Amino acid sequence: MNRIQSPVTGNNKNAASYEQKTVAGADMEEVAGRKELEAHWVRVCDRLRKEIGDKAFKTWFGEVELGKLETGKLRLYAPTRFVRDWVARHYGDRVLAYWQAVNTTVASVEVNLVPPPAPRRANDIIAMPPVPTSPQNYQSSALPRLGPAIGRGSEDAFQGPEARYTFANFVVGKPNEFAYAAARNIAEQDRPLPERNPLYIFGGVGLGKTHLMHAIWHAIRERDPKTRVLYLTAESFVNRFIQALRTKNTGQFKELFRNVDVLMVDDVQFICGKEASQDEFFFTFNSLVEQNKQIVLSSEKPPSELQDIEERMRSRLGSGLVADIHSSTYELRLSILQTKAENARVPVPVAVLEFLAHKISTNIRELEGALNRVVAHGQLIGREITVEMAQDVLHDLLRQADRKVTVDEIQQRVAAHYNIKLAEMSSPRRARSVARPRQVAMYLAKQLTTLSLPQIGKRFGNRDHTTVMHAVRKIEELKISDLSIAEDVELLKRQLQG
Ligand SMILES: Nc1ncnc2c1ncn2[C@@H]1O[C@H](COP(=O)(O)OP(=O)(O)OP(=O)(O)O)[C@@H](O)[C@H]1O
Repeated sequence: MNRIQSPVTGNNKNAASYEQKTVAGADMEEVAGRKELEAHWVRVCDRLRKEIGDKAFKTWFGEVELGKLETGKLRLYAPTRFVRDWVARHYGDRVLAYWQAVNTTVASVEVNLVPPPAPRRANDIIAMPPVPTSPQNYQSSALPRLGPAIGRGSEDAFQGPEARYTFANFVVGKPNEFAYAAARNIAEQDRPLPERNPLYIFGGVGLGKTHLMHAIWHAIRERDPKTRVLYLTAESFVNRFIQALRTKNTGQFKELFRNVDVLMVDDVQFICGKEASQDEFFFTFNSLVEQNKQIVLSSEKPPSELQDIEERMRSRLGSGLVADIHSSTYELRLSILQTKAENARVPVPVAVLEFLAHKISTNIRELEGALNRVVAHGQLIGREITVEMAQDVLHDLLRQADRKVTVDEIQQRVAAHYNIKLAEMSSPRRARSVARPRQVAMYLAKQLTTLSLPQIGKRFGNRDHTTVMHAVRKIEELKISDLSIAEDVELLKRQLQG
């Protein structure tokens, strides 16, 4: 674990549960000591908040948790490496000084990363043979099984895929028709076609990638229940690989993954930047393709936009059929809502569905959640479902949906951050001191608004879309090579979205 001498603070109410357990089991004296420490923490936080302002405090300390004080060393826990490093670098001395002002026994402050949560396992492996206790075991488990707790105890338990994620329940419209057709084609063919292997589905958050993956799973198994289909998230792949390394079981790991008929990996972008796992994935991939086994992948980005990935891997990922799901249209959203309301057998007035389809355009998951909330209110409280009622029930969500970041806000915020004139955002000057902030602003405009590159270019002194594209690429590169740019971008993003 990486350690830093000095900084931080955070959110007292959430004081790390892993340590609270220790406190719960301790004697009264210890409990009193803990209470006192928490009170000190509150004072440190108050002072910090006053000193650096509410916004910065929330950004950097909002999720930092109080740990223990042992032999003069006070531990704090940061949620991410980035926050940990930022806090250490920018606030380290201050945090230590404030602590020492309220508690003279504190000699140093150490910030650690919150331990990662236990790997998710229960839901992400579907129809896969149990992790074998021996190679023979695996050979003998010819058929993948659905059902709870098979394999080595509950750790390897798996459940079936989401039953409702079928092709029949997938509403097809312009934004997803190609991905849908590609998915159906893969599910229906007897043998993988090299030009369609792998099938790589990509699209933004909550637009139906996982739904399509599960639908493929159902369709394949319906057609031939003997087919060994293995579905898992890339995160689970990485976790399993790390565990195999730890327990020196990589042989079993390889065998397991290379003996399936269809391998489906969700959210492959998770594998980016994880070199060893990437290598292993690459070898698994090659081995399956050589055996003419089908691979299906999903990701938030196309292969060309994945960061921190080896070129050989990138070209492998994009070597088959790449199908994207575009942002939803109003018509598709309305159609999805109508289907879901019908399936739920709840009469929802068309005006309400139209209202939701208009207002909630971010992703289908949110749209679905909104409809569920409205319907639940109608059913549980007996309120008539109307547009006013939906507005009332969903006021938090709607406020968020209305909160769109504008290019003006981005330009103002970035100019203030770099201490340059707002007019420089549109000026033709190319000096680094103004060009770089301008590029950061263009990058943020691309990230935080739905404007196209030409539209963004127009707002920055009528620049060409290729200039915006160059700016976006440049900042993406710098975010990797230059920590201070990465920090600036992260801070600005948080402030703008705050
Ligand atoms: N075209 C569609 N028809 C019906 N339901 C849909 C459609 N698209 C998405 N959904 C529903 O929206 C929800 C989110 O979809 P899903 O989990 O597949 O998104 P995702 O793209 O995998 O998101 P993430 O990037 O977060 O993994 C699911 O409940 C899914 O059933």
